[in-house]
Amino acid sequence: MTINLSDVGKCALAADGTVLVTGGPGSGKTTLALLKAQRLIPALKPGQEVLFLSFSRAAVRQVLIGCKDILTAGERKHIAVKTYHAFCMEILKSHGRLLNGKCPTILFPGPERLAKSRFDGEWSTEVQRLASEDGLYAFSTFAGCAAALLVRSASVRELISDTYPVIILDEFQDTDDAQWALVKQVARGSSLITLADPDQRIFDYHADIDPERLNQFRARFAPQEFNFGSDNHRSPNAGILAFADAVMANEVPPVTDDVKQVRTYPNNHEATVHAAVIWLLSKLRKAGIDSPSVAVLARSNSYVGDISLMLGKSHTYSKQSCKPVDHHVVWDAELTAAAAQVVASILEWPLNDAVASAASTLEAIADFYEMKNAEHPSKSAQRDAASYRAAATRVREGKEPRSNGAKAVKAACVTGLLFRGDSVEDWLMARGVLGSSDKLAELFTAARFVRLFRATDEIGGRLSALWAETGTYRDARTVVRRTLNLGRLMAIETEPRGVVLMTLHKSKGKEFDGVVIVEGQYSGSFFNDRWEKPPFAATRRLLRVGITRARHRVMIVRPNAAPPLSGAGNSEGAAA
Ligand SMILES: Nc1ncnc2c1ncn2[C@@H]1O[C@H](COP(=O)(O)OP(=O)(O)OP(=O)(O)O)[C@@H](O)[C@H]1O
Repeated sequence: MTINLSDVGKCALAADGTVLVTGGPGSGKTTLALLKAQRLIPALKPGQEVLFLSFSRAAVRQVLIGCKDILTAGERKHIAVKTYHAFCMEILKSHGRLLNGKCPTILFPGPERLAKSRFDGEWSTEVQRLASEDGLYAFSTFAGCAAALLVRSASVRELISDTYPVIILDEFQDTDDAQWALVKQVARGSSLITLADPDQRIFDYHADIDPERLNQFRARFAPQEFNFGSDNHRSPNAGILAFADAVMANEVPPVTDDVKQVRTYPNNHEATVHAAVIWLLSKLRKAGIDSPSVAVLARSNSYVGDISLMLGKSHTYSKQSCKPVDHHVVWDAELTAAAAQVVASILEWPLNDAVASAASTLEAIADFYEMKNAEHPSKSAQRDAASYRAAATRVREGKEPRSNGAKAVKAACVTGLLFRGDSVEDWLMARGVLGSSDKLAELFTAARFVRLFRATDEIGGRLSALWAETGTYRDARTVVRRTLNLGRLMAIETEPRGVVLMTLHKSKGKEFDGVVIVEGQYSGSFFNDRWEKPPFAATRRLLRVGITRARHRVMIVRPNAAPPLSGAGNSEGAAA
């Protein structure tokens, strides 16, 4: 790969000490940081590494791809790319005992979400108590506790800085208060290479992500600063960045072949989304990219699930038939695991009477909504969790449940299911119960994504073994839980290719040949004045992040009734 550095880039590369590199999407900040790492690696002492800190595993993966392009295999041994969570977990596991004398243990996100939704009180206070009194660290406490440890132990701080004399901080604009406290500690002995784009700030709805973070960094460290401005190496010949900048500034976007906007009507929305993906793939192939990567991005997780259903069906668009498109979905693993527990509970139905069976499935459904509420707190998730929990109690008391979803579960249970020992067919039959009522559609969608764990064969094998042993699916829930935990770890290591669906938020830091951004007709709308005031600055930054993930082409599919993306007519026409 040929890297051409601008004059500013050359100065940034040559600069010693703490630096701040700013610039727009694709301006080459990450690449520059890796080039700086390459320059510094020969001076490292044995055992030392350059540390690259990022926020998500997806971002780490993208950086590792960049490492392969720029660094030799030998050089790559001297760079550690980690999430803040992984870095802090290492510090706490190795030295956490110094904080309170307790052997440190980790409260993983799944169990934490459930514990949180069941806890009657202020959870943020409780997790602090668990950390300080019990040595049990939830992910949200990692950075704060690791920072506290470094404040109190000069030896640990020196050890860290000795191991990592240079630390690269990615996406610094999204650093929260606890991570900032940690950065201030490690900076006492290590030099920092800090990368940021204030306009890619998309998590600032979190109260502890301060829009002033970059200025705080400047005030504290007086770094040498380099601004790559609107350099654009990701899509250098494309109007993508200009279009994205116009959307962000709420100005009329330039006309460019690289960004195509398509409007849909209710009767052709699904077919248009499907055709857009196929069209983009074919355009990219015609442009000489043999196996193009295409991201399909939407505003909400549930709408991502809907798009997956659309791409899984056949459609006819302009008299052309569109076959199902094979795709990956970056999905919420905890929700899928909770939905799989519901299906597994149905597999256990023949082992108990109808009352106990229906009640246990209704409880598993309540757990699913508790998990959902813990992930994205909402009144509807809380209401559903309470309603299914109450339905389980009513059924146990011999009463009829009140909601239609619970009634559908109870009715299916009373009718009964006849499993035959073919674990795949039996799984589908059990899952089919969730497809029997509109009220259970969300669960049904989440359960479909079990295959994303790449664990379906494993689950099938283990369920078959259970059947062979007992002629039943006794303990199906335990088997499924254990298998999914394993599958979840494995899935993290695999980089999706081809068509991949995810939320706009999850696309941050990633790069694809093409991007399709879809606005839903009834959900996943871009501009909604119920939770954001015109001119929708946060949504505009988010759309800019999504649009600029593309190297070559972008398609934006929106309902006909939606207001223009930007420019005159946007602010007054907020979508419902
Ligand atoms: N100086 C350069 N010469 C050629 N290609 C480059 C250069 N800098 C970056 N690139 C390429 O441009 C793309 C984007 O670069 P990079 O990821 O470093 O940008 P970024 O500023 O970190 O982007 P973002 O903020 O959007 O994540 C990558 O594919 C990278 O390989």
